[in-house]
Amino acid sequence: MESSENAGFRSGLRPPQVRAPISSPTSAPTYLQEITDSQHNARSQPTGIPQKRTHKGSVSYPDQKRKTLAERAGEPIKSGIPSVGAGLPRAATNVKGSSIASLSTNSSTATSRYAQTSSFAKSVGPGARPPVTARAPTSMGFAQSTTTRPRGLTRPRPATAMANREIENEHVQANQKKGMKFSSNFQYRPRRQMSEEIVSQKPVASRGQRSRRDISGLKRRFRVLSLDEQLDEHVNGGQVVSGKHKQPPSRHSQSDVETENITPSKICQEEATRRNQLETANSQATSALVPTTPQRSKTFYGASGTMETVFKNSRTRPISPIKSCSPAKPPFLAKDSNVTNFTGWDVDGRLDEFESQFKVMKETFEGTMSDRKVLEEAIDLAKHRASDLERERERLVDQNAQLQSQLEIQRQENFELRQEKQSMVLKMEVEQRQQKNELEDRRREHRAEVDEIKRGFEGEVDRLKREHQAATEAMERQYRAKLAEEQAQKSRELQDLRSRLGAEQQDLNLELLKKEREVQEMRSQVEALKSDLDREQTIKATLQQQIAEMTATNMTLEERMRGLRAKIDFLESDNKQQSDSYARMEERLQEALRVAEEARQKLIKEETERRVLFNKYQELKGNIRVMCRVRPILDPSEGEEARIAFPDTKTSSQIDVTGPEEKSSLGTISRKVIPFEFDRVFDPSVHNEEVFGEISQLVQSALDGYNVCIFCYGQTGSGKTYTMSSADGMIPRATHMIYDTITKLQEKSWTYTMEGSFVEVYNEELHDLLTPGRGESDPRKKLEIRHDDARKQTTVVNCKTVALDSPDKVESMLKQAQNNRSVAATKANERSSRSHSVFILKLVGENSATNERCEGTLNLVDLAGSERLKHSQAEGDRMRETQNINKSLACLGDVIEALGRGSAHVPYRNSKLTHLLQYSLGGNSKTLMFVMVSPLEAHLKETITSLRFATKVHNTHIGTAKSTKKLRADHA
Ligand SMILES: Nc1ncnc2c1ncn2[C@@H]1O[C@H](COP(=O)(O)OP(=O)(O)OP(=O)(O)O)[C@@H](O)[C@H]1O
Repeated sequence: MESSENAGFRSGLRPPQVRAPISSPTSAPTYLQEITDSQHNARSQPTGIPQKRTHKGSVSYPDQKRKTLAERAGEPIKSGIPSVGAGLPRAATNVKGSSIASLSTNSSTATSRYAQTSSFAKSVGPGARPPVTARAPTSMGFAQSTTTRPRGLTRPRPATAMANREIENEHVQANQKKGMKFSSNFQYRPRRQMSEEIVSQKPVASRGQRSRRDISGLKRRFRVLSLDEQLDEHVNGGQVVSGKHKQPPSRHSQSDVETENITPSKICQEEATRRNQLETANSQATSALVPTTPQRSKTFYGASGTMETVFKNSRTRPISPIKSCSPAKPPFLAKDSNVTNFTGWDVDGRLDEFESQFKVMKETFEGTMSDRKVLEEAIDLAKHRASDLERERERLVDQNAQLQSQLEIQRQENFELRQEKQSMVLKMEVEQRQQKNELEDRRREHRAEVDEIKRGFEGEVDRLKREHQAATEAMERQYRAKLAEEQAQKSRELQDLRSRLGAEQQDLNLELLKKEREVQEMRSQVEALKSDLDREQTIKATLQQQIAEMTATNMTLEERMRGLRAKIDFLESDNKQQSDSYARMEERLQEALRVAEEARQKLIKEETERRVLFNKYQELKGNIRVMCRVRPILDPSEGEEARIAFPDTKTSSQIDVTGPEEKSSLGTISRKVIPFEFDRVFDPSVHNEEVFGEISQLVQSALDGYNVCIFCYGQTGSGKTYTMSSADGMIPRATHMIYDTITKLQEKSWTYTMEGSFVEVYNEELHDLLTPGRGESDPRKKLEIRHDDARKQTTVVNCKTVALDSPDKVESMLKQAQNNRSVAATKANERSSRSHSVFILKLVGENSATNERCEGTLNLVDLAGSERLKHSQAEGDRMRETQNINKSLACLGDVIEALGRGSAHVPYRNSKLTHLLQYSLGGNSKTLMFVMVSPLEAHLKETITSLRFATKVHNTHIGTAKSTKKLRADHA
């Protein structure tokens, strides 16, 4: 059918309607839309896929597996690099309008291509050329493309062939820079592009103008296009491209992959594209044939000769379009065509048309020739490139061979090394086995040696054991014998000891019995003495009564004597009667005087016996006695009262002090009651008078020739000074008592002299309180202690002694001493005495009737405060005072303890106080200690300390005191 339609054209040119019928204005929107869609489809490929060639002259390859150099080296050059023969058809294909992208697109893009083709076919039919990506900028197409395509995705088609070539060169160079390899660098400008260039140089006719020309120029256009088709043959090197043989011969020379990708639809598409381009050019050319353009007709006639030749040639071979690609054929102008508005045959117009066509053809031919030259140059370049690549391949083959040989050598070496390694491993295994065997042998040997040594040692151990056992047994026997011997000896000794101990025990028992008897005797003696004392006291009372009676009798006698004298006077007047009466009265008087003398003598004797008995009683009671006195609370502001009780109201010898709070292990707080027992306890209500009543016997002992020491011990402010030196204290009372006693004793022929001195021990130095500062101003007047061992008396050299012959003198002396006494303020007691004051009263009595003489000393000592150093918070001089006070008190305790132990050495000299009181403490002395107690809770600890010290003194037994009463030497 198609062949018959084309048979009328000798040139083989396809009728214009086959290419691309001029679209009617009504179909334009659809057409433009299809172009846009197809372009979108073509551009919808992934960006990763390299863009196929878009410019003519550059070659692209289908996507295929990239091959190594080695692989390529083994391939024929034509498979990777297009040969000259292969490149040309390919170029020809491109010339015909089919882009390499459409030809070489792999199967992955087949769908889009199919869609592109099919969509296009819907609008223009199969064989119609799809719109070119960079189409000439017609007003319509440009406007459409700018609205549907993104800018920059395509570059505008160059206006000239030269420009096109430059762009291609740039493109190739850019690809080479990116490492992309192109099989050829030849630059080829296809004829189609040139025709487009021509078209682009001409003013584009509007769609309306073309529609007017369609009918009048259909035949002429057909012929022009036939000529154009013939030109393709020149360009393609003589290869005929016709509708019947649409498959280009170059396809057979392409690689298998490319061949497979080229489908009839693609060919149709390419052909349609080519035709579309040519149709545009021809339409432009045809427009010149319109009779209204006389200028073009003139030009056409000028070239008619040449044109004719070409025209003839163009008719030699008719070209028929591919049947499947043919669009709907428009009706040809025939004699029976019923065409309205058809203009008649215009020869001039035709000549002009031919002329212009000829010009175009000429230009096209020239362009084609130049393209051919370029292609030939490209072929040459490709050949050179191929030869270069061949050489490169050969070099690579050689290199490959070298590498192969090196690889072989390496393999060989590797194999040898492996062999060597295996041999080494085998060798090592053998050595290891040998070493293991050797080690086993050594172990066996070592075990055998160890066993042998063990056996040897065991034998040796057995031997040593036996020897040791034998030696042990021998030693055991020896020691047993010795032990038996020693046991026998010890038993004998034990027996002796037992017998001796039995004897000693017997002796001791006897002695104990004897002592018990003695104690019994002593007790009975005490009882007897007590009874004697009672008896004596009774006798004394009786005697006193007798004396009173005798005094009364004496009075009576005196009365009678006065009566008798009166009688004598009366008798003198009556001589004889009076003389007799006087003589009787004188006898009675003498008798009365005799009885009175006898009574007096008896009284004196009884008094002497009483003293002896009293002193014996005192000695039995002990020479050191302790009495406790608790002072009252002076003011409620002094503080809380301590819990002090006096449970024994009968004997008044006990005091119970509730101690401070103690926390037990269970956390309970309790307070212990600490009981103390002394010779006498004075509660706060007791006055000095009652206290003195207890000590008056000791004062009497001093009068009897004993050394008596009464001292007050206790903390500061506990009442020592009050007890000892206050106005009604012990010192004044003692002196008053002594005076009274001395006066009374005068009746008994006793005359006493009394001397007093008052000294102070301050910081271990003696000071005379009656002459203060004398020793300090004159060292020669310093007080010194002298002891008279024979008299058992102590004298303080350079100390003022005051003869106390009247009670007033004692009082003045005490005042003076009190003023001179060192009193220093401390935080504990502002009036605290920081020294020990000692009032020394020497009593010397002589009995003119009995020629007896006694010398006694009464020491009344007011000790310094015994508060603790920490509590007093003393500093500097006060601290030194306190240290010396504590030292002297400690020495006093040591002396008493030594006396209690009966120690041969009593440390009197350790302090000035004890040194001064040497003969008043122990030995031939009687000692009374007052422990003074503060009633305040705040002073509780000091109270307990003082009471414990006093208890210690109380438990001390000092030997029997002896009176110094002796007969005077002149009467002895
Ligand atoms: N039994 C008492 N009855 C009334 N007042 C007392 C009694 N005992 C002490 N005082 C008063 O307590 C105060 C302190 O007594 P005192 O000065 O005798 O204490 P002290 O122990 O001698 O002190 P220091 O060691 O400082 O000499 C004095 O004011 C005294 O009058």
